[in-house]
Amino acid sequence: MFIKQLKINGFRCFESVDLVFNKQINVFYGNNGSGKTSVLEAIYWLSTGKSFRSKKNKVLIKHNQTEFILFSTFHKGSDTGIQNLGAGFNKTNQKKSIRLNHNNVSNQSEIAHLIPVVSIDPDSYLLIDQTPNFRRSFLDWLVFHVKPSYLNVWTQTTRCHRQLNALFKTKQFTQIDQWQEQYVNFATRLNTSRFEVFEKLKLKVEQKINQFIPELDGFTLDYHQGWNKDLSLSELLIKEKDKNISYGNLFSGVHKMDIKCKVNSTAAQDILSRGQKKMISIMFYLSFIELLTEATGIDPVVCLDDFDAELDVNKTSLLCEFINTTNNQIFITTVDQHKISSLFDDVGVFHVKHDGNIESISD
Ligand SMILES: Nc1ncnc2c1ncn2[C@@H]1O[C@H](COP(=O)(O)OP(=O)(O)OP(=O)(O)O)[C@@H](O)[C@H]1O
Repeated sequence: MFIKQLKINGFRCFESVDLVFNKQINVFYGNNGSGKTSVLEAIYWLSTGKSFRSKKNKVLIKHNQTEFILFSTFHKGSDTGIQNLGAGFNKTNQKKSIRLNHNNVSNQSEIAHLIPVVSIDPDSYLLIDQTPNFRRSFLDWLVFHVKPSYLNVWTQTTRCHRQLNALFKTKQFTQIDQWQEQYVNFATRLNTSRFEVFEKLKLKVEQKINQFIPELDGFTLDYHQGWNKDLSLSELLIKEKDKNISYGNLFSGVHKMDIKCKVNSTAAQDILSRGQKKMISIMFYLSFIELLTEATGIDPVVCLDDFDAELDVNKTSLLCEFINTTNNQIFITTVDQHKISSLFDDVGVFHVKHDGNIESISD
């Protein structure tokens, strides 16, 4: 699928811009603070109804305006007709509106499914340095897509976990065994699903690291399930029952799962350079996208913010070569137009200016 046109009105620093995109690669360049990330943010918002850098929709509205409106036309496949999507947010009534092919839509997930967007932004580049919670969410996000039954298993596990915490806190011993039994049932399934998808991800990430960072010796990726791997979940709950009751919550379990990245047995975050961490994080996201496409047939739109910062010329050109071969429509921001756009065969280039205008250089 690809987005053909995007009109942005009253969003961040943009009063009104109208952009026609390249089917494959689109590069936005401009000075700091000119609005490059805001274009990616608008694309992401259209798909998900939220920003990747702020929880509040009202901050996205241009100063002194009451609403923003985004309008796009897109093709689902090369042989299908053009569709249109309009969406916006109004400060006065705090409401979002979505119209797909001129019909109101109330369910955002319908749009996220129709125009899937993966954002690889400065937070994503810190995957190695981020908290276990961030890496857990990253893997869960992939498992949700690859295994449709996962949502239910995840919801049930979370429900049992909350219930157990409440029972531990209030010391209602009579119900604990019954809820532990349910927790073990769902959490074991959740752990199995995560591990299966992790193994596929690991294979792809390792292949990509060999291809793009061959000089990085001794890098390993391990699945830490959240408790001692020699114990089953039932054994764990028996062993830690007193601890759980005294802490008033479940001490170990699937909520402590993490992906451990090491270089020769030392935590990768302690020894790798920023550029190396960024490269590895990009490998994770590119592998994620491949697995998503293999499992669902979906080619998401990919937003790569501040793509080349901290990457040397060699790494940047290797990644661009790879991006050239994918079927995804890619949006890239950079402060250095020349470093990037010459590396692509077929590319739309846009100059984002400080006055809120965006000039298409490819015209
Ligand atoms: N609600 C808003 N109304 C008006 N201007 C805004 C609003 N929110 C942010 N801005 C401004 O919009 C500009 C765009 O910021 P953005 O982060 O998109 O720039 P950028 O080109 O990606 O910068 P960098 O290269 O530093 O990452 C900034 O100057 C910011 O101050």
